[in-house]
Amino acid sequence: MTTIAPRAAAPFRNEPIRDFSAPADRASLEAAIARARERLGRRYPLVIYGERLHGGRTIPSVNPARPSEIVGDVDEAMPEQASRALDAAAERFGTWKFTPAAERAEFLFRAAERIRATRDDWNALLVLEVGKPWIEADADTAEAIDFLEFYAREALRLAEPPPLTPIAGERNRLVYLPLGVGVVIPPWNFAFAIMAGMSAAAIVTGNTAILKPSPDAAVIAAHFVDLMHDLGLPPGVLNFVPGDGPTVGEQLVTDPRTRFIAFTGSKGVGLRINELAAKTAPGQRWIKRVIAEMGGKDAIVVADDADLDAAVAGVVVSAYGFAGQKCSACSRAIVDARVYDAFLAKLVPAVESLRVGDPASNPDVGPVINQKAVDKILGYVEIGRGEGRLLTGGTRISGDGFYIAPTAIADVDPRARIAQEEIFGPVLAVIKAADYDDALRIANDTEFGLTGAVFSRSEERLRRAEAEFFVGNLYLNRKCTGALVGGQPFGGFNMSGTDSKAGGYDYLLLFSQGKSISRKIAAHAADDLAAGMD
Ligand SMILES: NC(=O)c1ccc[n+]([C@@H]2O[C@H](COP(=O)([O-])OP(=O)(O)OC[C@H]3O[C@@H](n4cnc5c(N)ncnc54)[C@H](O)[C@@H]3O)[C@@H](O)[C@H]2O)c1
Ligand SMILES: N[C@@H](CCC=O)C(=O)O
Repeated sequence: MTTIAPRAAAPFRNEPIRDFSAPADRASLEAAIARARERLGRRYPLVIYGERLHGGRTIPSVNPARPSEIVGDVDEAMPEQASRALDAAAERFGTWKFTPAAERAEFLFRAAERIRATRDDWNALLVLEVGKPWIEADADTAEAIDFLEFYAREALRLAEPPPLTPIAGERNRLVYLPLGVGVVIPPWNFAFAIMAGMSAAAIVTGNTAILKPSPDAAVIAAHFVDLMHDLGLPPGVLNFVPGDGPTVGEQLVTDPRTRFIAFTGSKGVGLRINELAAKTAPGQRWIKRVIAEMGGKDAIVVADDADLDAAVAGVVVSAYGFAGQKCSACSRAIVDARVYDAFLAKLVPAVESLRVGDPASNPDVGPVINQKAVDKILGYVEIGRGEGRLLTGGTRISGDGFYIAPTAIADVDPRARIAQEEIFGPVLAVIKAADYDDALRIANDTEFGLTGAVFSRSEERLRRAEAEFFVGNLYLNRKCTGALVGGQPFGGFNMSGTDSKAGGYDYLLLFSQGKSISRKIAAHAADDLAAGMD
């Protein structure tokens, strides 16, 4: 195993996000996109115990802006390979669990450094593989760096036993141990940050992991796994096992060697994984732990005393940023009846001014991820036409890519399907509320509880939102997307998941188990201890 000298870490700071107004920043990303295009179509094998292996077939990952462009062909694991990956991870766990936390953290620090130095290349990959406009791509890369830097420091903190209540005649310590072999199942939408963040949290705490990427974002995951191995990560610590969810994913989830599952994705899949993981397989020696971050039906409440320009700007960026494909996206604007018409009058031109196009040329809104998403979103638009008044959008934009016009539907009943079900596309339901009480009631009337925002000039109303708006991430007088690691730990209530607070100070505990160690001490040592000489 590579020996790595640990470092003393400076306090955590968020990585700044670029705005690409500087010509030099624009030129360097354009050059990186051109470089990435030259490497399209490569094959990406599985990685098991550091060994690159071909699977049973390959799954193409395509550019959603130009579906004929294959970003990469990713090998799919065969069942025996997924099983071999579990063996590999279990074998490596035997030594990795004893590797000092400082050494494990060092891999994350070094990965962050390398990503920072090659940031344009990662951004370019996000533009091409998942269709992110530039600022969204850069925010995704910045968040990946933040997760690595933050969890590295958190692992160092967790390695220091916390203070305990003194007990006479005994010396007590609480130490945190890893759990074992984890399966990491990320979504495609934060293709870099969430994939790297969950993987990093799993391994820095001393677990070994199997990363099963989303088929829509597997190339960027393959590059991350390669980077970790280039840095000398021991074989078997992070294994790369791509494949479909219902086959490879379920095999990994149900296997008795799996100790925990770190999942981020839709409500339906999260519940399925939770159910499968709860069933004890023959030979299984533990209760599997499930960390599940799921969907949202996030609302922005616009009170009658709101700054309407700020509210419209907040709603538009939250609803249509990355084509609404964020779990945090605003999919309901709940507007007080007294300002409803004025709000709509400002909303419609703002939505219609959004430039939709190929992310390679940096529009405001890019494509949705695939044909299945197009069909699902347009299906909801059809339902919405019957449930409200189409204000703008509602169509597929002709052309090669998976483009849908930013869509707003007004006069939607709070219980309508488009006001209750996650659409995960550029579709906003606008709901009229009788007053502020009614608006908060409507906002909470969903099975989800992820993000929410309130625009109001009233201190009392903002305080009421703090107390009554039941979401994991609440924002006041700002957009409801873009949580920052460290400052805004992220995760939701109810059907939005287990509120695991990614990027927060409790997160690594989810990947660990506490062990209390008590030693009886001799009388003279106890006296020294009481005198503070331990
Ligand atoms: N709460 C959060 O922090 C958060 C963050 C990002 C995305 N999301 C949610 O993720 C969803 C979008 O991502 P998606 O389309 O990739 O979600 P998804 O649920 O379709 O897939 C997520 C992952 O699960 C895998 N999978 C699918 N079926 C599986 C099965 N039966 N067993 C095991 N694994 C399986 C997929 O291959 C993928 O890797 C949205 O619902 C969004 O709200 C939530
Ligand atoms: N953490 C991101 C959302 C992740 C889900 O897609 C945000 O805060 O906007």
